[in-house]
Amino acid sequence: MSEDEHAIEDAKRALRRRLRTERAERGPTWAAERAPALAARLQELTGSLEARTISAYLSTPDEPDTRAFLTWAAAQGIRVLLPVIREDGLLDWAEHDGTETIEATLGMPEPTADALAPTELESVDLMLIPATAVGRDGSRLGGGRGFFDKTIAAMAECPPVYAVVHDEELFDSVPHASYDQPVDGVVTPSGIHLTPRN
Ligand SMILES: Nc1nc2c(c(=O)[nH]1)N(C=O)[C@@H](CNc1ccc(C(=O)N[C@@H](CCC(=O)O)C(=O)O)cc1)CN2
Ligand SMILES: Nc1ncnc2c1ncn2[C@@H]1O[C@H](COP(=O)(O)OP(=O)(O)OP(=O)(O)O)[C@@H](O)[C@H]1O
Repeated sequence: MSEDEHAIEDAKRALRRRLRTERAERGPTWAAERAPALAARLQELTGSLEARTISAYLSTPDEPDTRAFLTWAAAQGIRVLLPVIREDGLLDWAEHDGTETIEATLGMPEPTADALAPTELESVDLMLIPATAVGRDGSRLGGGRGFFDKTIAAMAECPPVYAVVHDEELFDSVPHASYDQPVDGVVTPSGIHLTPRN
């Protein structure tokens, strides 16, 4: 890693730490209060893209809430794929069937359904991904393990990718390196924000 890359990684770590603390301090009630507005935005986006198969994730209590949206998607017959952490640091994908368990090493909620063939992810019409912070320029700061950067970089064909964050986590730009994958848009409770990639 070059000196510049080290500086970027340091800046990312500092911002990630600050925003994680802020999420923990706001707590789950704060996130739950914003859940209906966020679900409405996610429904609007899914509808506008006429997406029938999507990928999303099961939110933790202090992340922007995806549960209300997932309930709506199931009722609409929209197929949802959810990430399952693999031992090798990559992600598998399993169908959202209402089941969930807490993953042992990183404590993330995950479905219990069997993993699908990795190529199934390429069939989605929209990817909704978690983030710690996002820039209006499309830059994204994730959880710090590169799960989504690696997943997106490995896809032969990539559908529109939207990061989901709290309004307080949307900036002009966030520290990013050459291997960070930019997003097409950002969904917050207040709206759908398109980035210059569109
Ligand atoms: N709800 C949800 N599910 C998800 C994600 C997510 O962000 N949210 N992920 C999105 O990627 C994956 C799990 N990602 C994770 C990324 C980092 C850590 C973690 O424990 N990080 C270290 C700090 C790492 C660092 O800053 O260098 C830590 O908190 O101690 C846990 C899970 C897959 N599932
Ligand atoms: N496209 C990639 N291919 C291989 N390794 C990668 C890729 N992107 C990131 N990594 C590795 O993953 C590590 C974490 O990356 P980074 O800090 O960008 O994660 P993040 O964007 O916060 O996390 P995530 O993508 O899981 O939400 C980096 O040290 C990097 O070496």
